[in-house]
Amino acid sequence: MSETVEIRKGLAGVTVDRTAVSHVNVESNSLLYRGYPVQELAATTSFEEVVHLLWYGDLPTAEELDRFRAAERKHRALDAHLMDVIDGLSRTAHPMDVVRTAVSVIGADDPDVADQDPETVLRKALVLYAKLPAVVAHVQRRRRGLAPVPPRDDLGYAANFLWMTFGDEPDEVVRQAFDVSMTLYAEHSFNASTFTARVVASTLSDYHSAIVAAVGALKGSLHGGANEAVMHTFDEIGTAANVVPWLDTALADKRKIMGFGHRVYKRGDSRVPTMQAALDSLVAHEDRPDVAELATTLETEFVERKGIYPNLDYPSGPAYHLIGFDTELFTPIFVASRIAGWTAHVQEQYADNALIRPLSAYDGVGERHVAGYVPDAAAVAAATRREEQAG
Ligand SMILES: CC(=O)SCCNC(=O)CCNC(=O)[C@H](O)C(C)(C)COP(=O)(O)OP(=O)(O)OC[C@H]1O[C@@H](n2cnc3c(N)ncnc32)[C@H](O)[C@@H]1OP(=O)(O)O
Ligand SMILES: O=C([O-])CC(=O)C(=O)O
Repeated sequence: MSETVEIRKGLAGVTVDRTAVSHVNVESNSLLYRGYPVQELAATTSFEEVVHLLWYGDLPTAEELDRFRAAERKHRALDAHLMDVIDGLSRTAHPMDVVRTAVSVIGADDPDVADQDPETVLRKALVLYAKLPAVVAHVQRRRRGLAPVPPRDDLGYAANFLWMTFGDEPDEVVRQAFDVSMTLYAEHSFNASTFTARVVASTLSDYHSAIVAAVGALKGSLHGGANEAVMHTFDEIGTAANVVPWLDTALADKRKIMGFGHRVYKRGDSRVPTMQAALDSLVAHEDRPDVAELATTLETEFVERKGIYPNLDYPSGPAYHLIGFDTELFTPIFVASRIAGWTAHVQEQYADNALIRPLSAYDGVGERHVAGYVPDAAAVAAATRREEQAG
């Protein structure tokens, strides 16, 4: 039994709603956050300013930025209950599972139930935005058997994130590259995780449930998990000299090469040149030309053979590696950034909501009956009516 309706697998090419948060323009290969080109934001503003822009619709004035920064600093530390839950999880749990659990715990500990109120959403979002760096840093240190490093109020968001992770104040090159990556990851219209958050919000479920679901969607290797997968690929290949034979085998085996391709951009991801420049600065700073050589060789070979270009995860993976994060921490960093975009979309969904519930075309077996079942007259009449309606 199969119905003849047009199916758009993966909702490819389907426009499901409007958004004022960001604009991915494939024609001009550009990405605007609330109207500002992301490259300009990466060059001139901090991640904190970008978060303010996405949540309040505009870049902050100096005074607004001071207030926003002070509010974030107030919530940086993890409370004892959350630390206990994290420390109760297996040390080998995937960091994305730990982050997903942490968001859930923060949500369960939050007494406010006026979920769709814009002020409530922003209050909850601020806490998550402020605490996620400490969660990521603690998970990274715990994996290495190291004690947590408390946050520092005198450091900005990016510097404090790296301080809590490594226990050192980062060099400016490293801080800047990390801050740029956070800005580039912050928002990207109706990607799979954002859409997931909007689906959950559309049922009038709460903010934290929407974010927990979004974390789950981001984890997959076709989406945010690709930055981790890129590094696993690099580890598998080893050196630039191995790229060609590795790629021959991978393509013969019909493997997807992680960090390449995009559902929307078909001529290259608008964010890649900016992240590539950040990666180049890290390569020079860490004196790791081998990483650049491997990345460039794989990119050149793959683009030449398939005409498929790198996405943001391709330069971000090796950049986070050079900063010193374990590979499994790359997607949790993406979460810490994308909380900005998810929040803006949940706000937008609540503000003009319609339950998201698409249709499906049934192609299973036709109607059949349980052996021994004797239908009563009403059931027979209902079945007859159904058949007549189906024609
Ligand atoms: C931040 C982000 O989330 S960016 C995306 C991160 N994800 C990745 O890097 C994972 C690798 N990339 C992919 O799997 C895909 O390019 C996606 C999922 C991102 C986009 O995919 P879609 O728009 O659905 O395109 P689809 O997967 O159908 O690919 C079209 C064709 O290109 C091929 N292709 C696309 N990407 C790749 C890739 N990375 N490696 C090999 N082949 C690829 C497909 O196999 C397919 O070939 P076919 O037509 O011969 O079957
Ligand atoms: O837009 C997408 O499909 C994936 C992506 O690049 C992102 O979420 O940053």
